[in-house]
Amino acid sequence: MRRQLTERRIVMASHNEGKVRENAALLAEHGIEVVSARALNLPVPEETENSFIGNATLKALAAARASGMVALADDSGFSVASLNGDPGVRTADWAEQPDGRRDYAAAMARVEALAAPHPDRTAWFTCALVLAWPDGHTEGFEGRATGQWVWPPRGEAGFGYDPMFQPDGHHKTFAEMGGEAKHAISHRAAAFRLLAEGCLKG
Ligand SMILES: O=P(O)(O)OP(=O)(O)OP(=O)(O)OC[C@H]1O[C@@H](n2cnc3c(O)ncnc32)[C@H](O)[C@@H]1O
Ligand SMILES: [Mg+2]
Repeated sequence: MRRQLTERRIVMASHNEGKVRENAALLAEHGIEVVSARALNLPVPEETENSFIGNATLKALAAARASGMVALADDSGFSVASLNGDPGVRTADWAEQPDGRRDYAAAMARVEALAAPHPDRTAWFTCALVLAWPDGHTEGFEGRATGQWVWPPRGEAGFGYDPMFQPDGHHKTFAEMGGEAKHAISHRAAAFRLLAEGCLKG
């Protein structure tokens, strides 16, 4: 039995504005409001696990313990089949510059340079969502969106690696589709659907 989420206000344990925006929209459909980790000045935990669920669990527990509220964390990433799933759990690290800022144009170019020699263009996004309660209980869910990596990057909407990902059955990249359309088929929406089935039934 999954623990049910009865709170109507939870912490979003993420410092990525794109992820906070997308998860807040999904939660709003269920009447749940979010407070961001940034608004509460919560620290950014080090992501030491090598799975999406592991890192999402660590981030959700840190936020729940620090805030005393239920927290939702999102650990996600972009994977390329010909690179054995890289960058995967290290997707954010590939964008990190020596000065600590993130450069997604450079990160996407690095993926393209490594993957270009391989004919297989299969790629996917993964999203792990973990709810954590202040008493240490957690519930985790994982979703995927599969497609192809494309080059050059296309589109302005979304965030991160969206301009180089074209989901199966579509001619637009996530960054060309924009919020609503990405929402209908994204890895985050897939994970959220499982979360809603598991923990938002009550
Ligand atoms: O850990 P938090 O604070 O939540 O924020 P983060 O940006 O560091 O998030 P992750 O550690 O989960 O790293 C996820 C990486 O994958 C990218 N990413 C995740 N979901 C994405 C999506 O829907 N579209 C494009 N890129 C995405 C994102 O930009 C990051 O570079
Ligand atoms: Mg992170």
